[in-house]
Order: sequence, then structure tokens, then C-alpha cells
Amino acid sequence: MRLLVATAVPPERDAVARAFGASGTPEETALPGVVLLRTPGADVLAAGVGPAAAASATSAALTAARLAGNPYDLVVSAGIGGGFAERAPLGAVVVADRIVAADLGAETPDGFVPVTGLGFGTDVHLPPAALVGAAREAGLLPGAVLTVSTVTGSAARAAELLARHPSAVAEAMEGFGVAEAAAAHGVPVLEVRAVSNAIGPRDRDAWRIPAALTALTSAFVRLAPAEAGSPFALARARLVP
Ligand SMILES: O=C(O)c1cccc(C(=O)CC[C@H]2O[C@@H](n3cnc4c(=O)[nH]cnc43)[C@H](O)[C@@H]2O)c1
Repeated sequence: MRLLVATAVPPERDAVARAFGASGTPEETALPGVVLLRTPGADVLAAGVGPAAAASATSAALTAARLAGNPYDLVVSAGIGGGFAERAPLGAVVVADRIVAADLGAETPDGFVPVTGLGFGTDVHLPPAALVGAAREAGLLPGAVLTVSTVTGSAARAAELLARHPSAVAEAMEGFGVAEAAAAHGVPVLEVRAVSNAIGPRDRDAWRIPAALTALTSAFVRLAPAEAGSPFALARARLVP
């Protein structure tokens, strides 16, 4: 199973790498357009914050692997995220059954129109149901995960997003970019987010980042061991003939 995990910042990257047995300072490999941390179970990258950086670095990694004759089987967008209150509490880990570009579109006098309503592209990617099911069995909470370029900072904006996406459990800033890159390469995608903060009025002091990073490591320990019966291995058996 060749697994690529795309995070935003180095603490998230290292939290994922720990689950794959990386300790100390794992070796970094610089490729054109991306730096990879190679661990025994996955290649992990820190792309920077936002969907553009995520898409760029993920695409660079996918291209390099394909050209080397060793393509990835699965790409996972991972990190911390905001959780919608009463759905995804602090410390919960969610898995996206829909990866949604929640603010890609146009504002009109009648409200937000998604990019698809303008006649362009797509605004949602669907991770394979088998993989979402395997993650649910491993204790992750499934639901739509919204990709936003601006962190939600008010109750009104949180309510607006929930009205448009009733199944949303969380928001973050990279998933859709990672998913666009994966789709362009024909590779399945998943998004995993550990909830560090509640979505709503901004209160940075209330973010629980260390606890979320610990929960992220623990979720990957459950998802990704090398044994044949692990969720990722089972998913690979279902996804890759
Ligand atoms: O300061 C630190 O130690 C630290 C460690 C790990 C991560 C961070 C970040 O600031 C990560 C930014 C990253 O987090 C996602 N995120 C988290 N909460 C939200 C949210 O409520 N709305 C949108 N995105 C959120 C996002 O994907 C950022 O890239 C700091």
C-alpha cells in the first residue's frame, strides 16, 4: 500500500509520522515542488496552509511518484480542524464522506452560488465509501468536511455554512485542494481531521491543539498498521484490484 498523507504544517506532519513509526528527526526528501518525510508506512508532507498550497504540493508528490514508477494508492488530507458544535466535539476525529469547497463560488444579492452553479468544475469530491466505512469502524466520525479559505469566526457564518451543508461535521483549509490533485491523478482520497476548536466566534485561546494532535496520531495508529486486517489495508484490497 503506497500512502501519501498531506498536512498543512510541520506539527501536523510529525503527529501523523509518529503513527507510522517515525521517531526523532525522520529524513526529509526534497523533490521538485515538495518535501516528503518518508516513514516506514507512508510519505507525509507539510504543504502550508490553504487549498492552493495543498494542491500544489500534493500534485508534485503524485507526479514524482508516478514518474518514478511507484505511484501512490491513496492520498489522505489530514490535520486539525474546527468542529461544528454538538456534532464533532474537541478531540473527536472526523472522516470526510464529502470533501466540499464551501466558499468557492460567487456571492450574489440572493446568496452564495457554488462554482458549479456558475457552470464551472466541481465543488465536492467523494472519498470511497469502503474507506469511509473502514474509518468509521476504527472510531472516526463520518460527515461532510468543508474546505474554507477563511476560518469561520462568527456564529452567523457557522449557521450559514450548516444551512448550506446540513451533514457537515467540520471545516479545515486544505481538503479540497488535496482532493483536486488526487482526482487529477486518478487516485482515491480521504480526509481525516482531529477537532482542535469549535466553529463559531473566534477564540484562539480556546483551541486545544496538542490534544488534537495526540488524537490525530492515535487515529492513524488505528487506521494504518501494516497488518492485512487494518482499515487501510482492507480498503486497498477493495479499491485496488
Ligand atoms: O500553533 C501550533 O502549534 C499549531 C500546530 C498545529 C497546527 C496549527 C495550525 O494553526 C494549523 C492550521 C490548520 O488548521 C486547520 N484548522 C484548524 N481549525 C480550523 C477552523 O476552525 N477552520 C478552518 N481551518 C482550521 C486548517 O486546515 C489550517 O491549515 C498550529
